[in-house]
Amino acid sequence: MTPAQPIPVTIVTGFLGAGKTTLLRSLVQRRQTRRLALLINEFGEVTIDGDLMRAVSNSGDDAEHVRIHDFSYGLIAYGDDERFVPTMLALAARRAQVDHVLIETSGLALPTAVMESLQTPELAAHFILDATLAVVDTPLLLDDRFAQGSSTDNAVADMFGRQLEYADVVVLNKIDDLSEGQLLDAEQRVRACAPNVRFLELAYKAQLDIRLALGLRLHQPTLQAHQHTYTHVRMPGVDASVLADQGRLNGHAHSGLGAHSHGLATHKHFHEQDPGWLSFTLRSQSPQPADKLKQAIAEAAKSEPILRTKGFVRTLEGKRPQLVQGVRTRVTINLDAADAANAAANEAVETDKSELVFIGYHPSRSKVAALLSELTGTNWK
Ligand SMILES: Nc1nc2c(ncn2[C@@H]2O[C@H](COP(=O)(O)OP(=O)(O)OP(=O)(O)O)[C@@H](O)[C@H]2O)c(=O)[nH]1
Repeated sequence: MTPAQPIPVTIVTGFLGAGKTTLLRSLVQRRQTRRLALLINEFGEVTIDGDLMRAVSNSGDDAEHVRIHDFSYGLIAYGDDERFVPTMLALAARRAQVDHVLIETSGLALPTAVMESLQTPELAAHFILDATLAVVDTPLLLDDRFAQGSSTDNAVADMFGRQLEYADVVVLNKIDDLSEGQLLDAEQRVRACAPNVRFLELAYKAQLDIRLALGLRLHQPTLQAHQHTYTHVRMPGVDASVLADQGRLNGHAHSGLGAHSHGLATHKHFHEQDPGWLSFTLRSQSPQPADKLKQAIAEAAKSEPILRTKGFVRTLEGKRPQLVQGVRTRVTINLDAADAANAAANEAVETDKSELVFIGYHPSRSKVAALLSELTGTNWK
């Protein structure tokens, strides 16, 4: 009997709030006939990303064709997680129903633990790394928010740099309002910290052509560096115009490297070395004034080293729970169709409770709780 072809695995990495989950949701929607399995890892005790993903994939035949596995609080990467290998082996046992596995690492994880795990004989018999994609919040990159500076800046810059260091593909995301000049500037900055990147791709509103994301086969043993397909960076949209200066923004690095081989001595858990990264959850039993809460979260991110906020809240205005997304001081509170489906399915929000997860570098839980309580006039703890 011919052995089954290994299942390709794409790892999606990127700093907190870069847009990994949004990008995956868009890939799920554009997957056509591909049968996907998704492993979602988040840094917080409330699973939000997995629920959001379920909301887009639970319609029609999608539920059968898209399988989602959540790995919530405490898992920085999959390397040491006792559920990771069994989950992968269970997928391998269902080989006939899985065309591609997508793994989203948490915003504070390095992709190396997964890469190493895929190289162990147990998993290498069934899986092959297709590519590692690093998603970048481009406006923050251009605003020097991943540069060295304070201790928080340094921790962020280190994490950002290490995630890019192992990327085959860097996806410049959140570029909706950026000019071509800014994109070229962003490219130069990426190249400075990701010398091995093979492709640089543009995602408008976290939408990436699925052919630029899956099936890249960058780690096939026989593949040489110069055999890969040369892909022009296209501006997605109605006319899909091609960027003028293709020569500079094509992501084609003549590094001379063959398929990357990642040693087994690379870092697994970034914050084993840096325990300053913390997350905590705050809850309120009172309906929330949405505008004041939005302002309060932004204030908290200014006065405390909070880099990410997410959760669901009951607002005074809306009957249904609203999704809160904060990346530093940029905060949105809203409910779209997919989120509504999620909200209905989410046990945590069936009560009147509001629940927010905060992630930061040495943040003070009590100060954030006090600030939210003061600015919203409700009790948060
Ligand atoms: N304007 C704009 N916003 C985006 C884009 N992509 C993502 N966002 C927003 O950025 C926020 C974070 O997106 P996520 O997809 O949750 O980011 P993530 O990388 O999964 O975040 P973590 O799970 O914290 O690591 C959300 O509010 C998204 O709606 C984009 O291309 N443009």
